[in-house]
Amino acid sequence: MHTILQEKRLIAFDLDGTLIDSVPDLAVGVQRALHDVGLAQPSEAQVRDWVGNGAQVLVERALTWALGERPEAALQQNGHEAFMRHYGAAPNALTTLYPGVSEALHALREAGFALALITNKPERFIAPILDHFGLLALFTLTVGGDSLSEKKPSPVPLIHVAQALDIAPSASVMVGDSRHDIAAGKAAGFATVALPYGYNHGEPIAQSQPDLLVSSLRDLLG
Ligand SMILES: O=C(O)COP(=O)(O)O
Ligand SMILES: [Mg+2]
Repeated sequence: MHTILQEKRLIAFDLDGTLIDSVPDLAVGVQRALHDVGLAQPSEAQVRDWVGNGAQVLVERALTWALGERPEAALQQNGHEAFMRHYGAAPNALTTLYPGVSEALHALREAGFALALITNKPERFIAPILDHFGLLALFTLTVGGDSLSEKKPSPVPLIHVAQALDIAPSASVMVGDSRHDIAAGKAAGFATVALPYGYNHGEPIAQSQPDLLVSSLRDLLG
């Protein structure tokens, strides 16, 4: 095992951009939602830079791009409902696991770590996606962006998970692809591990100064 895991008991993983490359399906959901409300549709590359703060903010960023100004509440609500319907209908059509993810999760679970999933994605999508990839049973606890009063970069979901599993933050690690994961991890008192291949609003994740930057989850196995 990598030395950062010494004395650790809990490893919390981000989902989008860390375990799964979900932007192709998220982009289709956003494009169909904007089509439904009669607006121009963004490219997949644009959607990639908007992912990270949950579904409401994703839809708001897309509507703001298409309108040239922030959407009114009714349009935001219609756009969000359309996105949830379209994305929910096919969350696994184009989504893939990143290399080494399944191998690393199984090995870490086997080694006795408690594994948790802490995503800003709405809760209802978590189980269908993890189940599709055969990973659901590996996680002791999963938390979505709408599960609690606050989402990442707030430390609230991380502290919630550590408390629920009765594991100290100092014995916990947050693994993610975006500045929101690293900020939440630092604020919660977790060690932080970053992956460079995901979605970080077009910025290098090294700027967030994680404790460790690895190129694949396999690197955690040492
Ligand atoms: O849904 C998002 O905006 C990002 O989800 P994540 O927290 O799993 O990266
Ligand atoms: Mg992410």
